[in-house]
Amino acid sequence: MSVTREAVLAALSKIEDPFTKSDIVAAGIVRALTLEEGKVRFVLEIDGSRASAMEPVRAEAQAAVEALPGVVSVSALMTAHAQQKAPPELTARRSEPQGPQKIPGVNHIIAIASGKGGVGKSTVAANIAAALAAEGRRVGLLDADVYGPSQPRMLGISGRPASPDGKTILPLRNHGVTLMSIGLLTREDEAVVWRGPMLMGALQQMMNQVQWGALDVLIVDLPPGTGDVQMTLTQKAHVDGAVIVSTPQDVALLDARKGIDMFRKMNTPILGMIENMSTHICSNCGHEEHVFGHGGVQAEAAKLGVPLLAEIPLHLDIRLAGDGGAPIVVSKPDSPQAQAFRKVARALMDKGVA
Ligand SMILES: Nc1ncnc2c1ncn2[C@@H]1O[C@H](COP(=O)(O)OP(=O)(O)OP(=O)(O)O)[C@@H](O)[C@H]1O
Repeated sequence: MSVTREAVLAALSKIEDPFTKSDIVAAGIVRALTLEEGKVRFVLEIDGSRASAMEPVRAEAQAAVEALPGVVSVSALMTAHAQQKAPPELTARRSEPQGPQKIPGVNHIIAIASGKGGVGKSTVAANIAAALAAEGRRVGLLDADVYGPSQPRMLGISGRPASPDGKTILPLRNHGVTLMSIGLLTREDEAVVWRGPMLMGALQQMMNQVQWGALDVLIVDLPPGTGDVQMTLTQKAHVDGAVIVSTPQDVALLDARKGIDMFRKMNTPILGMIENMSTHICSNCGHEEHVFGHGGVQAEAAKLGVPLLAEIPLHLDIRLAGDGGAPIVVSKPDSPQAQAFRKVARALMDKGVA
C-alpha cells in the first residue's frame, strides 16, 4: 500500500526546526508536499542565510520519510526566502521594502512573456540574449520558467552552479550569455511543484543572490500566463519593459492580450510583440505556408498601439538549433532567421533598454 500524506506529515513532525524549536511541520517550512504512487516530494522553505545549518534537517527529513513503509522514493529540496521569517508566534510579518528595486550591477531588465505555453517564448528569449551578446552587450538570462525551464538545454549549459560561500550562486555562461535557471538547481528528470510563496522566494533568490556581475541587460524568460512569477517580477524589480511572444492563432492572441493587460496594470511598458511561427518555410523546397495563419499579431499590435518587433518563421533550423544547445543566432548567424532576431536586438538597443 502507498504511504499516506498523514503518515509523511507525522514522520516530519518529529523533526525539530533548530531555529524556532518547534517541529518543522508546525514551523510551516514543509511546503509543496506531493505523493504519487509512493513517490514523495516536498520542499523545506527556509531563510537563505541558514542553508548550511538546515542541510542536516533536510537530510533527516528525507531519511525519516524514506523509512516509512510504502515509500518508493523521496525528493526533499530546500528553497530559500530572501528575507527573515517572522517567528511563528507573531501574526504580522515585518514589512519588507516596497516597490520595484534595481538589481545591483544590472542596468536594464527585459521580460519575455507569452500568454500561452509553447509559442516559442524561450526560443525567442535565448536568441535575443545571444543576439545582444553578438552586438557586444553584457547579457544575462534568467530562466524563470519554473514549469518548464528550457534555457540550459537551449544554451548548451549543464552542471550545477557553484556557491563558494553557501550564500550567493555563481551563474554559468555560454555563447556570451550569463545564465541562471531554476532548471540548473533541480534535476532534469524531476518535476518540481512550485507554490506561490516558494515561487516568489526562488525568483527573488535568483535575482538577488546570483552573482550576475555588471550587465547591460538581464533578459527574463517568464513562464506562460499571468501568475505569481510575473507579479513578483514586476513588483520587486524595476523592469524596463516586456516583449510579448505570440503565434498568429486567435487562441494564442487572446492569451497574449491578457498578458499585455497585466503588464499595463503593473505599469510595465510593452516594448513590442513578436509573431513566432509566422510562416512555414519548407527546408527542402523553400515553399512558404501559413500553418498558424499569418499577420494576426501585426493586426493586434496595431490595435493595441505597440510595435511589432519581428515575424519569425517556423523553420526546422530554429528548432534544431535550440535543441542542439546553440541558438540559430549563434549556429547560423547569416541565415534570414538569425537576422530577424538580430533586428529585434538592435531595436531594443535603439530604444535604450538593452
Ligand atoms: N520559429 C520556430 N521554428 C521552429 N521551431 C520553433 C520555433 N519557435 C519555437 N520552436 C520550437 O517549438 C518548441 C517550443 O518552443 P519554446 O520552448 O521556445 O516555447 P515556450 O513558449 O517557451 O514554451 P513553454 O511555455 O512551454 O516554456 C521548441 O521545440 C522549439 O524549438
